[in-house]
Amino acid sequence: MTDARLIDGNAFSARLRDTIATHVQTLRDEHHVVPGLAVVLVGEDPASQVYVRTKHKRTVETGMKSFEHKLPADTPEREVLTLIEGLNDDPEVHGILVQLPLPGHIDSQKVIEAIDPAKDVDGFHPVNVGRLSAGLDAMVPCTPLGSLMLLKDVLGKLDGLDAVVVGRSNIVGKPMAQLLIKESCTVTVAHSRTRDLPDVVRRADIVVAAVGRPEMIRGDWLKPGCTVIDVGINRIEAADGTKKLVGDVNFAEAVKVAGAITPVPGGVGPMTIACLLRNTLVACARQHRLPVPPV
Ligand SMILES: NC(=O)C1=CN([C@@H]2O[C@H](COP(=O)(O)OP(=O)(O)OC[C@H]3O[C@@H](n4cnc5c(N)ncnc54)[C@H](OP(=O)(O)O)[C@@H]3O)[C@@H](O)[C@H]2O)C=CC1
Ligand SMILES: Nc1nc(=O)c2c([nH]1)NC[C@@H]1CN(c3ccc(C(=O)N[C@@H](CCC(=O)O)C(=O)O)cc3)C=[N+]21
Ligand SMILES: [Mg+2]
Repeated sequence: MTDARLIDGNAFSARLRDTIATHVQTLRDEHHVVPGLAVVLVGEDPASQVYVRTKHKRTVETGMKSFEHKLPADTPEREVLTLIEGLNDDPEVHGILVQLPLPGHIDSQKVIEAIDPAKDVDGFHPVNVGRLSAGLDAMVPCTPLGSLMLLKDVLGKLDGLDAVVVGRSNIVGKPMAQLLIKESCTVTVAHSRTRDLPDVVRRADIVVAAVGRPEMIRGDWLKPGCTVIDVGINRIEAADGTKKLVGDVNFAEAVKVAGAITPVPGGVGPMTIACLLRNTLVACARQHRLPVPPV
């Protein structure tokens, strides 16, 4: 059998960012409005710093304003909440992202709930979570949204397909399941207590892996020809001692069985950032009561 088709998240996200940049230009030229994204980073987690740097670069490239707030790891919770209140009231800021995880002394849920739902470009606020699950217009979490865009690009209509989401986090697994239900897939959500996970995954036409365990999903767990979206980002040490990035799927095995698969890196990761910019553009248009661009 021929190897799986590679789903190129770098190329897809580059085209999406181009489209977004065009709409940003129009907002600026015709309405004198520039979308602004504020990113709050508490502490110095090296992985988070990489993401925040990439987000800043992409935001500026797209023609938006980027506001970075880097706070020391021991910043009191109340100071983070005060910062968010200021960003909620700032007319130049249309989107707010608080990088997770937060240091242990800060209650993440409290921080998420302090964000104005209209500016919640991560889609983590309970108002947006509820709206998504009720099938209403909502800010949709970036990683599931980007994953869905890739799936639709590869498969076209998804209705009737069997989808298995491995992972039930609020950030990826649960909102991914909501989006797939909306697309009329038959959705199974698996997690650490699932019995016979390989058998569950074998039923799937669509596998979304969001586990955080390097290369856990093996080639012989996959139905031949299925589509695999690997959300996992795991930094591991290779046999020769160098560090490398791998997903939650054993790519070398899976590529022999699947019909299409996202690589890591270059799959879902860049889509997450492009969708963050997309959500910021949409939030900006809504806040200014302008037509929402079709992205
Ligand atoms: N590409 C991107 O843009 C992004 C990538 N990620 C990556 O995606 C992965 C998942 O992230 P996130 O959802 O935040 O992770 P969490 O740790 O919050 O959730 C992991 C989920 O996987 C489940 N799980 C853990 N071990 C197993 C197992 N052995 N078998 C079956 N299920 C298991 C857990 O089950 P239980 O609930 O029972 O504990 C949990 O539901 C990580 O690698 C992360 O780095 C995350 C966000 C964005
Ligand atoms: N409030 C919040 N929102 C998030 O969306 C959020 C977060 N917190 N905390 C951390 C996770 C993780 N995440 C990634 C974003 C981009 C890449 C990405 O661009 N990855 C590149 C490679 C990056 C590299 O080389 O390290 C790729 O896969 O090709 C990865 C992971 C967003 N997250
Ligand atoms: Mg915490």
